[in-house]
Amino acid sequence: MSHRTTEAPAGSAPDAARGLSVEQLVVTYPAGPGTAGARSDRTSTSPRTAAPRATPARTTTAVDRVSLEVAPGEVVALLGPSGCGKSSLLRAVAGLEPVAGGRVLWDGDDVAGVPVHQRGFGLMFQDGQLFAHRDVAGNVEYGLRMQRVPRARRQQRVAELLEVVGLPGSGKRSVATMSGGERQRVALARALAPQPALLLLDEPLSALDRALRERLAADLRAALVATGTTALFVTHDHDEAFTVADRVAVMSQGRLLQVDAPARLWAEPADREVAAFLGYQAFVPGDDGSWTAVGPDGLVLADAASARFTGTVVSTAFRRGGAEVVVDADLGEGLLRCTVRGGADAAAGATGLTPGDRVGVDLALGITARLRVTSEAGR
Ligand SMILES: Nc1ncnc2c1ncn2[C@@H]1O[C@H](COP(=O)(O)OP(=O)(O)OP(=O)(O)O)[C@@H](O)[C@H]1O
Repeated sequence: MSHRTTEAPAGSAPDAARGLSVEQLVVTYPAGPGTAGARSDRTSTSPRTAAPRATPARTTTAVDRVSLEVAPGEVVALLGPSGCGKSSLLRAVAGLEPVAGGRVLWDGDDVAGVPVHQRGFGLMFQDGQLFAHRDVAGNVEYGLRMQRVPRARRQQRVAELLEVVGLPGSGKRSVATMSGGERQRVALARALAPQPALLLLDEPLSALDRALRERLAADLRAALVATGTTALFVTHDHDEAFTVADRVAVMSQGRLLQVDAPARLWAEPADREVAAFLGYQAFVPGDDGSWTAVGPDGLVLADAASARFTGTVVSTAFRRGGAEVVVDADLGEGLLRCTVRGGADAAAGATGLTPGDRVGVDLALGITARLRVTSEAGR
């Protein structure tokens, strides 16, 4: 796991503290109806509670001692299942949620006392929250108007940003007539216009359909890189995180499990929880106590007589340009339902298999990962 250290060692480059540093951050909520499934603890005080409470209160710990750095110009994705605390962490960085413990630093300075609008951070949400009565240019230049940027400069900046987000020349369009994807492009241009020190994006693409999301994720990455924007991006979609971010921080139940570049995260998930969340479908135990994590395309049909494993066919389908066979097989930890790609010559529907058939299953090299953790703790 390549967590960056949050404290600059003595004598290190002056740049070491630049960008965002989140240190041991804790965010809690009073537990109440609707927090089922969250981690609840009985505590009588929190570090920022001035007066001790007379009776112990139940609290939900949404973010649990998370440390994370985002370097200038870097895009980091916070990735995790619903309710793991991603938005709470983002909102605490923005100043929209009180911090119950730990610190948020920008360029080395604690931002605790700095109000939301003075942090210099930009925000973009799932619903771009555009001004319906303004045209595209009116929306994009909004932050610049607030900063009293002269008109000519505003117009120039709006034109530049509409180019960056793939809507050149559309300044006069009414946002009311735009598609969801176009609206999010406008929202992105608006968020980028004032050149925020840090852009915080909370599931900005999740309201869009899958194909559009994939296209926009690539465009979002391009826009952030083109503008050199430092960004923290929340998503529950690993493909989206991998497309948009330089590094991906995987969260579960308020904790940070692993922070790594996408390729490294995929090749070396720190443990089974991370691997399972990334989409690895099975874990094959090795002789030395480690596991091989099997990716979504990590199993292939093979000759039952010579294959490493055997299984029973449950169903077959034609998906993603080839035959896909659902098989019940024991890969070393008991019977497991897994998806197996047809072999090289198993064209669509040509596997000739029917439910109940016995088949051989082998690992497909290159789409498996060796889990580094070799103890029970890695499970
Ligand atoms: N205002 C609130 N009051 C009480 N509990 C809250 C509040 N906001 C969030 N929580 C709880 O804190 C935990 C983390 O929520 P959070 O919204 O940060 O997760 P998330 O990973 O962003 O989820 P999602 O992807 O569904 O938005 C959840 O258990 C949630 O129920």
